[in-house]
Amino acid sequence: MNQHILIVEDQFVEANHLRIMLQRAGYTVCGVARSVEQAEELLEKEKPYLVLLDIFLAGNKTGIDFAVQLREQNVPFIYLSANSNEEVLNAAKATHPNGFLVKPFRENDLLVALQIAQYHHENGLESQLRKETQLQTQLANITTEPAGREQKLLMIAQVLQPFIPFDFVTAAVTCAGAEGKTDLLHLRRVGFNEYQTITPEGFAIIANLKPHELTALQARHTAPADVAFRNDLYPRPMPGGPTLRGLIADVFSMKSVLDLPLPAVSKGGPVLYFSFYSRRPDAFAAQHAALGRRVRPFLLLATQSLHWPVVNVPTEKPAYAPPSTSQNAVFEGIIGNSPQLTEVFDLVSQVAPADTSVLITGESGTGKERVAESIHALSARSGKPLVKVNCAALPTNLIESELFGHERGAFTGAFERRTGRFEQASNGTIFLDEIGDMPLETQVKLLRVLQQKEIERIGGKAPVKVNIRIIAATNRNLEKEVAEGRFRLDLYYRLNVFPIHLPSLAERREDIPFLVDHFVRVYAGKIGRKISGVSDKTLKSLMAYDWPGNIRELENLIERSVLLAKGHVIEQIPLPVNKPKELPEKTEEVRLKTIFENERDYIIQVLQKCNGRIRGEDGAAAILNIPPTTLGSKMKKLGIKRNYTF
Ligand SMILES: Nc1ncnc2c1ncn2[C@@H]1O[C@H](COP(=O)(O)OP(=O)(O)OP(=O)(O)O)[C@@H](O)[C@H]1O
Repeated sequence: MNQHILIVEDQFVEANHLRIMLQRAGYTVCGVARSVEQAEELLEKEKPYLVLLDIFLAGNKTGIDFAVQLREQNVPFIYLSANSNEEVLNAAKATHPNGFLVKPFRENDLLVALQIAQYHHENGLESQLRKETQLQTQLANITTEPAGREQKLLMIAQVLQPFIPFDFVTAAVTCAGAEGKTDLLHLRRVGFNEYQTITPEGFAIIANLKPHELTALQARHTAPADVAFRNDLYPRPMPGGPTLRGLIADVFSMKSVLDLPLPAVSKGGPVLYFSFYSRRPDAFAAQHAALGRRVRPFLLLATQSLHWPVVNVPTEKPAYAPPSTSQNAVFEGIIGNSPQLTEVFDLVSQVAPADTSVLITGESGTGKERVAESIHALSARSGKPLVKVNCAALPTNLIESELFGHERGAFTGAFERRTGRFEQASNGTIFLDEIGDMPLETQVKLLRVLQQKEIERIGGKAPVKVNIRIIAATNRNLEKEVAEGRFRLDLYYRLNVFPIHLPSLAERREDIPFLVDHFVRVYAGKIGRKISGVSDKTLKSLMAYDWPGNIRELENLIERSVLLAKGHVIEQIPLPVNKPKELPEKTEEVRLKTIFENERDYIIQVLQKCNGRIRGEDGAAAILNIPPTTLGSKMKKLGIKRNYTF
């Protein structure tokens, strides 16, 4: 295996020390770069297997700038850094490093970080390649589907979703032959695998545009020149009026965008492109752009049979069979459509068909078991058993016989031969809940199952081959357990091939109203009562509560309240005393700001920055790039007073 490592570190002593440690452990150091420029040269020349990357370097560019290139080229890297401020750390995190070592670190920390990075990179790469091949096939298959334009776009969106995390997509075609005219269609993600199609006319109604404003907006719109992403979208007034992009950001609260233009089929012919938007500010990174570039030929194939009015080809009559809803059905009982939860759905649908081990983390009651069930249900093993084991509930002296089984007479009291849970799960999935509570001795045996795919019954003469997929879950911090010697490092990184973290309920409060509705319906239905929901006041208090027990706690409270309810509406749910959180004034999901409010807020913000100055070089009008008189009339229209106190 190529073990060439590139060190990017501007401190000579530290770089030298690193080189010695690496060589001692059998690695080859293929170069030491002090700046990003040197690192770029060495990357090109030496093709390192892995890069150890300091953040602050000689020269203008930082390690974070270089990381973007590494990600694009799929070269794993580990940051080496002294304690940095939060902003730097967040920027570093957004490049998805394969490890992070805080200086000073011990030799052993370095070697372990290298092993983990290597292991994950190889496994990640392999499964990524497998998934990408699958994506390419799915895109190519869409070409021959007997479906209309909208339906094909929907299919394309569905197959791309696990790879490009978007909440809104615009598909457009511009045609030079039609005087630069653009035709477009938007899809808005409203749930897992659920999309709302928005026509330009529909968009105009939502954005409160008059027909001539919509025409002007589309005429101004140009196709992006290249694949690119931006993570800082915010509505800003433009001199020539709002842009399509600005309006989408404004009306639908989108914070980042990835543009993916497809190559023109013929010179001067129509250009089709996609703009993917996300509600998250840091949704897109170099690897999404790189993936976009790689799948462009397949996307082109998939979109070739789309007919757009602008290219003067009559639209096909849709003869469309809806796509399979099996994924939707699997996620049916998992309520919520917050970005955090839809991201979990995406991860589940990505990993389910592969046979990789999955580690689900999250606080108690966040739905880890539900997610494990979904993975199994969406996998090729769905017809086979899903065996659940709660490792915390098994007595230490029985855990091995429970998991691996025993032969008759293996120990006192073993009157019968017993088939262990692993064998029961043969050809299916085993769900090891609370894996963090597994005793160290059992962990060794589990490692053997993972490595050799075989178990040994207690008292057995020979190992037994098993074909199982392992899904593990824990509410513990496994990294901490490893550091404190309670969890084996080798087992940790074998299990942590595909981690899925479930957000706590407090992190996704916007899902609370949907969950409340769902549980009221379920429990009222069970006892045959007609209860329509909870009062506004009660819902407000539920949204402000901290939910230490997450969804399980919410479910139990609703069940009890349904039983105790006097009328058709639950007026009161007694919440355990914990300090209620200040509810944000309004969450994005509950109410979207209007363009009017956004423009007003933005102007006030700029005025505050300029201490109320309108004219002059540092005045608000210059920053907003509009004449002071226009700003004056805008302020009047938006009700912003000149003597606004800043
Ligand atoms: N998104 C959801 N929508 C509806 N019900 C949910 C959702 N997530 C979890 N639940 C319900 O909440 C309860 C707790 O879920 P689950 O047992 O999967 O949590 P867990 O994280 O495995 O908990 P623990 O760590 O305590 O084992 C279950 O009744 C489950 O059906």
